[in-house]
Amino acid sequence: RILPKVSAENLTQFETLALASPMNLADGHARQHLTAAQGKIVSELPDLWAEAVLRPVDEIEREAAESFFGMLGQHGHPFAAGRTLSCYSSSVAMEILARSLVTTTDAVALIHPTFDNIPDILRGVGLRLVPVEEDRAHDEDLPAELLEEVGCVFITTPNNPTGRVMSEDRLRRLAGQCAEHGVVLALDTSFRGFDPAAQFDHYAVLDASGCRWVVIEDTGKLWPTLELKIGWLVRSAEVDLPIEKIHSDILLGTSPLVLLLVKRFADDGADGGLAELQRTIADHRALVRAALDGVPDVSFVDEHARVSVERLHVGSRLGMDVWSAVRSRSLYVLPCQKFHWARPQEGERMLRLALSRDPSTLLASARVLRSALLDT
Ligand SMILES: N=C(N)NC[C@@H](O)CC(=O)C(=O)O
Repeated sequence: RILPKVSAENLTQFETLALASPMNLADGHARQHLTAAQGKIVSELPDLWAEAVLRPVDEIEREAAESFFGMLGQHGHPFAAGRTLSCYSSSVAMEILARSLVTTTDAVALIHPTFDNIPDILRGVGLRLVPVEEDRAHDEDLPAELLEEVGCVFITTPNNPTGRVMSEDRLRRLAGQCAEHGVVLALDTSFRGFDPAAQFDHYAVLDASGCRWVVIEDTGKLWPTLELKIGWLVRSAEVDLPIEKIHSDILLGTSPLVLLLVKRFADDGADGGLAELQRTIADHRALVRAALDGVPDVSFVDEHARVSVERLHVGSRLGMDVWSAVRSRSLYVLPCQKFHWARPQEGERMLRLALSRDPSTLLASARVLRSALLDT
């Protein structure tokens, strides 16, 4: 098939190209089939609607937060203190954080690589970015001169696309450094539900350090709820950022129906659904790896990843050549250059595959990918 030349400026525009395809392994959104328990919740939507009409929205919002954070092992959270705000998506939360940060600093130290809408949103409000290599962020203290130069350290954990999780001890040490320098520590934990290693009480560690902190949580990556989701914007008591004011500039509140849906899916998650999802993603990861077994000059970069995406190194091939070859057969994957937002060439021989898809799509997609890799 002869297709028009692609001019995607960011990863999300690559993902948009894939939306109409039956073999869309591009975006990290949940597109697998509903489980039986989730299907039952969906069949009760008219009752959820009636409940959402009847009950006070702040009550529903609190219950949704309790259920979602409880499912993640985040039993302490500052909803009652008014420091847990719900947003239409985690990217809306990100925009609010960015607008808040630029009132107090002109530079942010940001993990590299990571999903490009994070640097794009931060740069979009005029912030200067200093890349912090993922290995550096995980393995050693940040240099004091860096912490003197920026007003915020921003870490995605588990990281996207690598799946690397910041451990409790490492988070404690980093938060201690941020406290020492009066620097905001911001976390994007959107992929947290997939990895038990990311389900310790982050807020307790952050509070104990005394640092100023903000965390962005996302319900949208876990469940196939047709983009009905909540981004949570959580902050420390003395964060000294106009988050509440800017949140109110952007929205009055999120839908009580969506909050009820999140509460019900999270209750099912806590009742075995999250463990089931983790097993499903592990099965999907094994399925894709097995389907590409024996293909020369490829490797799976992140051996221990538990998140719902998988990075494939395509050896001496260029990722975009493979991307075009499979696209001509209606399969979409995600080229990795733009995750490397400071040095794109580092990602030019890697592709990211989405795993939150039903097994038949994954199998058909892996076969097309295998055949294209054998031809290139
Ligand atoms: N606001 C944006 N650009 N949303 C896309 C983002 O959710 C996709 C993503 O995070 C992933 O594919 O890993």
